[in-house]
Amino acid sequence: MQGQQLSPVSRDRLICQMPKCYTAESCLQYKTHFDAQVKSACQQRHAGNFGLKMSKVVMVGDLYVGKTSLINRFCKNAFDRDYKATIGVDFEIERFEILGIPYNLQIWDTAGQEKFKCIASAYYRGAQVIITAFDLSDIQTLEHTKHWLQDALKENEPDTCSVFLVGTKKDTLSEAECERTERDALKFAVEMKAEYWSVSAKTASLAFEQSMKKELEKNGHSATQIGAGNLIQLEGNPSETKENDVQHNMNCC
Ligand SMILES: Nc1nc2c(ncn2[C@@H]2O[C@H](COP(=O)(O)OP(=O)(O)OP(=O)(O)O)[C@@H](O)[C@H]2O)c(=O)[nH]1
Ligand SMILES: [Mg+2]
Repeated sequence: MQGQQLSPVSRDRLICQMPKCYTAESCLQYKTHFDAQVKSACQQRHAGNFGLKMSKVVMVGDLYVGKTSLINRFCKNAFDRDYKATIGVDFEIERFEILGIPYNLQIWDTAGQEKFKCIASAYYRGAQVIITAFDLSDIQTLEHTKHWLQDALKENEPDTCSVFLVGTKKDTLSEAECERTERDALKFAVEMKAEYWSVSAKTASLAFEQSMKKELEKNGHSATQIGAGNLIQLEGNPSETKENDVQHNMNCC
């Protein structure tokens, strides 16, 4: 349908290979390529018309750890140093293209404040990806991630969610401090069966982006089996907010 034509996805939302993981110690998969069957299924569907596919990502974690900031960096390439608590939930949709197949990622940003937990938890259901975020400079927030994960998993069928553990605000720590916390976090990640990433929304959001791409791929992978494609697209506005980092390099780590 002509009227439904969308702008092409931006280059960084085109995925043809499995993105790398942050560390081999806590990685959900080690493949570097999509398997041949998946590729061929996607190629065959290239020409065909099929419904829009979408996967759901839910971001959970304590208040103030930087969930909204990561999403804003990822979706809008923007960072705001002022704290505006999320009230209940919020969401963004990002368009991708994985192996030539369009794919939307629905990213749910939930409130960390206790008083909003009831509202937010109503949105956990149907998540293909759960991202549990903690502040690398506040060890308590790491300890709380297990509870957040439990709550989110409770609302979903067993073994249907890919889990990520993401340490935030990496820019606020020295390298030595960061390494120390990462060692603890990796233990948590293994117990949680999560893939681990350390990132900063302020200075380098790219690790997060890589992590999201990875989820996409995972989703794309299962989606191809049921007849989907996947990709996220940033509507390409490298926008600024209070703080507009020039750092567009993606190697935050
Ligand atoms: N230095 C630094 N500050 C950050 C980073 N990420 C977030 N912040 C700051 O941390 C504060 C909280 O960030 P939010 O993203 O609003 O936190 P949240 O987890 O969404 O909080 P709730 O919505 O209440 O659950 C804000 O003042 C952000 O500017 C980061 O990577 N580095
Ligand atoms: Mg928030």
